[in-house]
Amino acid sequence: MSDHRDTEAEDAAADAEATYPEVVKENKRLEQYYNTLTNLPEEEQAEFWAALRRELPNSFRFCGSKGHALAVKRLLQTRYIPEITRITHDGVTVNPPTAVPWYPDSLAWSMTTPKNVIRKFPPSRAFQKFLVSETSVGNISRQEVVSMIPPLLMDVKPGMTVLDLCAAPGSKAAQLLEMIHRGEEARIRQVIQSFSGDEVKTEDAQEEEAARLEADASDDGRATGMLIANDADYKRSHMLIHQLKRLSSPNMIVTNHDATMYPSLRIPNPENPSKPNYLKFDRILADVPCSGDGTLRKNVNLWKDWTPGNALGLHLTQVRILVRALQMLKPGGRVVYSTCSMNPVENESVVAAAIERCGGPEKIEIVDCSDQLPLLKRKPGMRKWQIMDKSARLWSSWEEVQEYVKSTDDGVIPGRLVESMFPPAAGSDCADLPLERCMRVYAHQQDTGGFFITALHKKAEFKAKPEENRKQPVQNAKANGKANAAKRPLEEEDDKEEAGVKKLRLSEEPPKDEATNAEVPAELTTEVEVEPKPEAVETPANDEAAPSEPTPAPSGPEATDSTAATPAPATDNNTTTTPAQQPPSPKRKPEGPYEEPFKYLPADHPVIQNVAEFYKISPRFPSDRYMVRNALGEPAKAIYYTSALVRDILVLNEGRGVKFVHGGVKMYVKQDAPSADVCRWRIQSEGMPILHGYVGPERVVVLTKKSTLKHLLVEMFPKIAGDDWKRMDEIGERVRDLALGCCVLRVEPEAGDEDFSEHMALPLWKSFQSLNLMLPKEDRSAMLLRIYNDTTPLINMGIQRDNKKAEGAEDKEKDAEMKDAAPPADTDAAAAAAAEVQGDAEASADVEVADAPAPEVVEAEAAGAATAGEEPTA
Ligand SMILES: C[S@@+](CC[C@H](N)C(=O)[O-])C[C@H]1O[C@@H](n2cnc3c(N)ncnc32)[C@H](O)[C@@H]1O
Repeated sequence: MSDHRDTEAEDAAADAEATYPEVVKENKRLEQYYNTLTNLPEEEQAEFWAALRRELPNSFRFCGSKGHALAVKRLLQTRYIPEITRITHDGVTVNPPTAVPWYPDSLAWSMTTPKNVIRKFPPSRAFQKFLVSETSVGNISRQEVVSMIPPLLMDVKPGMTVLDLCAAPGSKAAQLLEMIHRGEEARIRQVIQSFSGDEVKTEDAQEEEAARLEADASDDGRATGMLIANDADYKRSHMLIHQLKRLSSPNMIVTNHDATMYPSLRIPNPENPSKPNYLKFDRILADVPCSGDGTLRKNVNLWKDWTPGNALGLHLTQVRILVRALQMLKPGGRVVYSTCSMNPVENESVVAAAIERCGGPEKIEIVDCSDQLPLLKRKPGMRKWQIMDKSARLWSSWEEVQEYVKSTDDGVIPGRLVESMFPPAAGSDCADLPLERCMRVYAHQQDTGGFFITALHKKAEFKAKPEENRKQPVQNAKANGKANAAKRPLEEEDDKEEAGVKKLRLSEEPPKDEATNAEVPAELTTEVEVEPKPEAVETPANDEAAPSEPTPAPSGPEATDSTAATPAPATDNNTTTTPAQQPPSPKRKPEGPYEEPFKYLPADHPVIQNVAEFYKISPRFPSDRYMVRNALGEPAKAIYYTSALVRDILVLNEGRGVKFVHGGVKMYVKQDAPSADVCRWRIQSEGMPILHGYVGPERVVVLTKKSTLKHLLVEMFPKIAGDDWKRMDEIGERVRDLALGCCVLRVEPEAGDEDFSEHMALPLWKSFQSLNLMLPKEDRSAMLLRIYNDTTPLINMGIQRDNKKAEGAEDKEKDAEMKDAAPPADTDAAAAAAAEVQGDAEASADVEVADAPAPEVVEAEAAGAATAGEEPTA
């Protein structure tokens, strides 16, 4: 799109914005609540409210492997910032983006430049283009600054197993996945050099610990850790896939479960293969659904929608999620609990209640993180707080509530209050919990949103106590004897829920946590253990609206009140801000389509052998981790690759009702070939980083010159027939002599140009007539901008010759891009057009085998992509 059109579109959007009435940023109860309740000194309160009323700065993070992220960041610093700082607007110099001081390696940035300034000046428009382009290819993640904190406190190391329980849309999960892969490229390089007899270069190893082979050595340097990213909402779990797929990780699984009942997962037991072990995690993130009042700066509707009931309705679910997280953790492991709320009822009280249920400070310790991220300004957690009920009355203790109930006639506990919302009682196990170790980040401290983060260390296994809240209805004298008179609405729902759980159990024996064989509270029973089919597992929904007052019948213990049932829009796919996300109702039927099973191929499968032979893949590359997604278990369109642990989990838990929705990196895609000698399986670009080091020299083309790469990027089908190969510069002879089919284009830049210094491996297809770098169009354009600062349109000879066909191809491309599950859209769609006009038989065949996913997958992926696409702009 041209500069002009960009600007026009943005102007139109700005005009549209201008017609909406401004939300009045005032809410008396909210202000009363936080002025009375938080530990903010009085002299900071004015600053705090002023910050909440200001627009939130835009922020973003460079992502992917560290080397790559640093390379992209360098462009911001050397190409864009110097230009932006030259701009003056109304006589004042424009502020360029600045690095977030506490984020490691300065990979996170924030900027306050107003939109109208960005639109007005070419240097900032160019920067905007760069941001959009790099975001589209996954090198930049727009993420709220405070949302980046929780993963940094998890202390994730390569080799660890990590669970993100409430992960969608996935910005934190992406950070966690990067941590699991940290140093991997350098480690693999060392291993490959060592077995090829080359001298092992040590500069990576000196650079950081994770790059040393010892950091994760057991699989020839490949990452052995794993991330499971989960979300209870089916559609949002697909947003997760969209976000995480860009990292091309074979070490990641996406699941779709209610975190309060997350199933125990089987893993192999080498000592006794017939008796499986159960997976316990090294690290778990519980970034739970919350009222989101820390996001007032972004979700301005919260100013009018905030009520104290929003938070009260979420407290029990938050406790249950945290208890389940602590159960699934290894002793010695760490759970990070976080919310984008400032309300103690969702924060300190949840932490204290969960610790209490998990055996107290003997078993669970609050980690002192005061020496972590020293440049991050924060306030300590609170040890004392009051609770505001739905009618805005403030309560200091549970005793006070009980007294009130006893002394009034109606016997009804003031709206939604339960004991665990209050600070731990004096004399209880948890009375002296060092809750000040929790972290509170307020908006005015560093011009951010508000956030709460706590790291918990599991000292030893425990048997979780049942939920006290449901067992102790407070009754006044009159109500005594009438069993349900003083029941909170929530309890009634709990009972219903419990009944539902019981129905699913095979026997009346107390439920056990399979991993520890310990009894677990009813609400933590892993229903899937008794469910024969994935479809039968009740899938949570997050959109169930609770009936409005005065009928106090929320849809479940998690339900928020009627106002919270209209959550402020979840407009940021990169933040945790999903205010009042409604947790699932167990009554709901499963959402979403049937998921194709994951079937692993035997290492001696003819297709695997054919691929290994054609690409001369080293026997050091594992051949027992290839998988397809269809019930027959035969390669049809695509072959995926996973790590060994992901394979073991997908295989051992098949048929147990675990809702796996994604796993594996697409490694090969089926392709019609011009002759029997040519392998029908081309390497997919996302599998390239994993595989290329093991491909034999017969199928590798090495490129060192910047100009040659530009030629391949700009021209989509450069001709090589006849004497045309000579136009391909340094690689001309090599490609002339190369046998037809797919190969690895290994880019090893010659020294001396910082913009062209990154090593890459890309799939290149050689046909009779032409070459084709098999990359999606947006990747080509992003590379052209990044390496050459060039925005020239791509050249497609076929399309130039036949505009009509090209238009059709463009439409197909757009469709394919939306689907995301399809192979490089550009390659196949444009190849179709080109092939038709060029008579390029094998390229046209390429289209015939276009990997159209099953319709339901397409829809779901498209939904994910579309939803994610609506989300934040810089
Ligand atoms: C605050 S958002 C998470 C943001 C995410 N961690 C990120 O950084 O992008 C909370 C998420 O929890 C999900 N959720 C709500 N109730 C849940 C439950 N009981 N179990 C699992 N996920 C739940 C919501 O669908 C929502 O996506």
